[in-house]
Amino acid sequence: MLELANVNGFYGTSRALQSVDLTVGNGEFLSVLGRNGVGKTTLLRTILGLMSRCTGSIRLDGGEINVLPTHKRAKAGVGYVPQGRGILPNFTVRENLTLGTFAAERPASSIPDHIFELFPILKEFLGRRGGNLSGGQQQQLAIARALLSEPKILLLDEPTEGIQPNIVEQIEDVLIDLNRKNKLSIILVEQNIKFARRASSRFAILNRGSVAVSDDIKALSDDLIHQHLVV
Ligand SMILES: Nc1ncnc2c1ncn2[C@@H]1O[C@H](COP(=O)(O)OP(=O)(O)OP(=O)(O)O)[C@@H](O)[C@H]1O
Repeated sequence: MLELANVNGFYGTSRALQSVDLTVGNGEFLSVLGRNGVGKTTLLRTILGLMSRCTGSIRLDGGEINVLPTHKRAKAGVGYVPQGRGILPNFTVRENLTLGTFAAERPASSIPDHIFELFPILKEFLGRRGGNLSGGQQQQLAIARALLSEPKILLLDEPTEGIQPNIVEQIEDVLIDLNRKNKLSIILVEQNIKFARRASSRFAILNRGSVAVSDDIKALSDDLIHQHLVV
């Protein structure tokens, strides 16, 4: 379980995340929604310890991680798929995947087969440079790399943004399966409400760095969407 209590995140002296309380239970799928610039990416960066300063408590399975540097939060079980994917373009697919294993508490000596069962294209392209993959293939690589860190909770920042529709569906299905079959906890930052509704058990809407609404996904009404999400 991931628990945030009274969390504030700062860029220099500017507070971009304000008094956030959020809980993601084991096996839960939380979608974080909100207009541009409300602090969704900042929330994920704060959980990972990538902000210049962060106050409050962030506990993973009861242990305080807000005192840890980012690489130790990864080893504690926080996986991350950043906006823009963060693939190393000159590294091969195999090398990008191997980097993911280094973030695990007990690094695997080879890439396990279940990764290629989820994303068969990566097996085919193991020797290809990351920069030569399509956007959708890079996103699959970014998710696979994060899974190799053996996360207890996976944070994803707009994984379907700018990707061709047939691959979007594949990525959505993999994430839903990882959550429902493998019981992986997920926090998804998403503009795609249809996907958020299909995949999530809960949602949180951010507004100006604070949680405006947090509820069961069934309570995500058209009124709430108009109030907080439609530009
Ligand atoms: N590196 C930074 N330095 C200073 N301020 C920043 C930085 N990155 C983001 N901000 C500010 O923090 C606030 C929250 O930004 P954030 O990127 O978290 O929003 P977001 O909800 O993820 O937006 P989007 O949907 O556009 O990705 C914004 O006011 C933004 O201008």
